Amino acid sequence: MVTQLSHPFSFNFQSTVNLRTSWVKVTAMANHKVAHVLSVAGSDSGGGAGIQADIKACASLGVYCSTVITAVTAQNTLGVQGVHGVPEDFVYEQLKSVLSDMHVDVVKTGMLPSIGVVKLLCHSLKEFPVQALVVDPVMVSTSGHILADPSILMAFRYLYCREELLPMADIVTPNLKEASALLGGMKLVTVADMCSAAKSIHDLGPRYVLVKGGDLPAPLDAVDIFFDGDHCHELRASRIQTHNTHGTGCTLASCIAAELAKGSLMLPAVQVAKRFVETALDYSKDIVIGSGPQGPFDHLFKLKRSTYNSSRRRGFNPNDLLLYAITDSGMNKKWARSIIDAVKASIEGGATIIQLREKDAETQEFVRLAEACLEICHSHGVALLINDRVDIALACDADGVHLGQSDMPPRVARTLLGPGKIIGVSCKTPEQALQAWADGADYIGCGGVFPTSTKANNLTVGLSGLKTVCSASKVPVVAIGGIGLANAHSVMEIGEPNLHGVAVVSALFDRESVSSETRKLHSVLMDVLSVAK
Ligand SMILES: Nc1ncnc2c1ncn2[C@@H]1O[C@H](COP(=O)(O)OP(=O)(O)OP(=O)(O)O)[C@@H](O)[C@H]1O
Ligand SMILES: Cc1ncc(CO)c(N)n1
Ligand SMILES: [Mg+2]
Repeated sequence: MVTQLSHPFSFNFQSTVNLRTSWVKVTAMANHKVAHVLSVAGSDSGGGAGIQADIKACASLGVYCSTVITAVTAQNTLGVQGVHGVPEDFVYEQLKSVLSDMHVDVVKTGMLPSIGVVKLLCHSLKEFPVQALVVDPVMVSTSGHILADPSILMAFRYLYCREELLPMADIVTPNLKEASALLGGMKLVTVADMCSAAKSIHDLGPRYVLVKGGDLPAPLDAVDIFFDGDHCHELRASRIQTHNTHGTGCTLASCIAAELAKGSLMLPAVQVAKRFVETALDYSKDIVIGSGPQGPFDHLFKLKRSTYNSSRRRGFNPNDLLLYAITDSGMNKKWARSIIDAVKASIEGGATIIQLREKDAETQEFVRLAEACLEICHSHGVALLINDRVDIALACDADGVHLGQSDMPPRVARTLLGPGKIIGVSCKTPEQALQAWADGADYIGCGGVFPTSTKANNLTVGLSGLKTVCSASKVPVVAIGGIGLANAHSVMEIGEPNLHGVAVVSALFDRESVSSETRKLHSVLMDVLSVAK
């Protein structure tokens, strides 16, 4: 209860403090910090959303998850049959137990069933500040069930959420109905409406806003709008055709929290989270749990990766070409980092697809490297392509290959790899682009656009050559060659809808900090995309 706020901690709590003293010694010796998210949310008896989703999502991303349970719901794939709020003073008891003892990096909130709980949470966060607060303003589930006391819908708008919780939040993640409720019933139908809603919600105080478009009409992509205070970014994922979408919102918010706890910046955290949801939905699109209209999905698909093979791989998404990172062992050696660390850092910075380009590696070493990189890429839902070597791609079950004009013909590679793998081909002319399409390529790389040190004596095509190839190509194009922070916008602004991104080597890997260079380039690309809209 609220009155307990001014009381000293309870007896139980005192004994925890004593226990803690001896633990400090133990942990000081071990000194191994664990990224930690505290989920303050409701329990879903069906196991697909709420606390259960949060634990699975965090665990999947390698982050520890503690829990404060605010309500117990009786729900299944048919809907919500009942909600039983945990007494407020016991919610507070749980908050104190966790926050006073454990080092929590990020708090993620889901179902907050009463104003009293919101107040206690805000009070606890002031007493025990954390690095970031992710607020999923759970009010109405995708299935349309109300998950908050009707009074809290008002409160969210006018009282604590507005005046306290939202201003404390680093990000708030409403779905369409919740965004509408936060704004007093504003109608949200189009992506443009989502953008203006995100801006209005930003005025309520959170640092970032993500309006989720899971409920947009079915033929549309799953588009979310991310507002950073200046720009609206459109985050797109292909819409997976499935009924198993129960708990997508809880999962998304938990993944954002988990990535923030690992030290990520906000936009890359949201992108990793979105990709995780998309990959999990794709993996689980045909599973059957329960008889109702909306089933849960499998968060732990990574544990079963061997069965998540090419036939179940999600289709090639041209948006993945946005920030295409190509490794170079020479450069990474120069900066004293392993290829694996380089790949990790580029994904952390926002790389959307990775190509392993190892011109000098022995085959055995290349297979090992590819397997290790694949593990990292897949744990972030990022595809990994192998340059030139179809045999390596087959050996490690990579997502595909990138072929030059003098490598294995794409048609042969397609026969060997099957329909589920990605094939990219380097092209300089419209004729080569059309041939690549006819041979079964998924995308082409066009360049060198500008001169580059990674390919001496490479004929450059310039922006005009790029334009010509883009307009002739029947498959998506990624530009390559001498592209970096200074010129990426001029490449992306050539006005060709078929151009989906830039492929870079030196701009990321011949730099001291791969993650921060990737982040900077990513933000340039996002800016271009938001202006282009
Ligand atoms: N069929 C789908 N395919 C791909 N992505 C999807 C699909 N459905 C939802 N998403 C994505 O899942 C994330 C969660 O969005 P959604 O709008 O479903 O949240 P929500 O309504 O809060 O979910 P919940 O049912 O957990 O409350 C968003 O990034 C959204 O774009
Ligand atoms: C407990 C709980 N929290 C959140 C949601 C939103 O999906 C749900 N259905 N159940
Ligand atoms: Mg939700």
